[in-house]
Amino acid sequence: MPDSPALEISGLVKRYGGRAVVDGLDLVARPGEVTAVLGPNGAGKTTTIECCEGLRQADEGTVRVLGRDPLVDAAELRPRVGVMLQDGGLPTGIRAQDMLAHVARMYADPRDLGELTERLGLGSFGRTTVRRLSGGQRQRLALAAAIVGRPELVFLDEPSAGMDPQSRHAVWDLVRELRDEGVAVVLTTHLMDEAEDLADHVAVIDQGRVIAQGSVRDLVSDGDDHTLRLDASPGLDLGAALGDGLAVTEPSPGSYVVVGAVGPTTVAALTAWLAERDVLATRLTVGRRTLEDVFLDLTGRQLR
Ligand SMILES: Nc1ncnc2c1ncn2[C@@H]1O[C@H](COP(=O)(O)OP(=O)(O)OP(=O)(O)O)[C@@H](O)[C@H]1O
Repeated sequence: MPDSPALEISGLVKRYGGRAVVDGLDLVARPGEVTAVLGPNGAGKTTTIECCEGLRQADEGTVRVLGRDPLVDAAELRPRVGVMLQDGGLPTGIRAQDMLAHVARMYADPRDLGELTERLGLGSFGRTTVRRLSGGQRQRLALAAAIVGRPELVFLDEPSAGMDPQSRHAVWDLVRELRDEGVAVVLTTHLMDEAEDLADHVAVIDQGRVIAQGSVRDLVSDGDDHTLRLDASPGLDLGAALGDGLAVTEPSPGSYVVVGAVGPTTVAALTAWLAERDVLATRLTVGRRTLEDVFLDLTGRQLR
């Protein structure tokens, strides 16, 4: 069935030493879609993905990868699922180009190596051993290895972490292309712009559970509310300048965020209030909430 999910997780629980780091997690990823899994450090993203890859055994719940059990049907799934691990997971004593050629030989219909090398700029370090590659080069090689076998489902754990902007854009283009070819792409990321740009479906995970999910549009739209950002001198009591229905915070000294029913009168009242006090606003913008705003609202601002 074309519409059946590529990945279906229900009620997943994984415990370490009696502590549930994944705690009743449900998630579905579909073919031809990019599903982004977001969450603070330690939220349980990698553990969840590792259960899907058959690298860890769930304590409770079910995981179905292309309709199969990733532990029981590991051999059948191997050629159909691509995996890019956070630490690369690559053998280190072999030259980059030889490693990729070796991986390609394991598949019936591998991608064209020349094209993949060109797309991900692997040529400049093809003769370097994996151990000597930079972090970003290693990431690109790991991505190439994950997709060279034309997988139906691919897991990318922080695919563009540590990459320069050029590489990041090359990776993003490739991810979009995979999606357009009908591949189900599941990626974890801490980059909100990456999720905003690429994801068809976003799941926010905290403390081992999905606490919000939907399209980026679903998650960021909160009626007609806008966010106003203002930079001026620190410590202003902006609440006094604004009416009810608006919440003001000062996340860093002199940078204010106003959320709620921000409208033309809000901007007028605020600038008049500042002018009366001879305070210059060095920046004032009004826009929709970003995915980062939503993420911080959902998961709080404390460090994990
Ligand atoms: N093998 C293990 N033994 C004990 N605890 C573990 C093990 N693996 C992971 N954990 C713990 O499980 C929790 C979830 O870790 P996980 O790597 O899944 O988080 P994450 O969401 O991927 O985080 P990050 O964004 O930092 O990559 C963390 O508190 C981690 O310390």
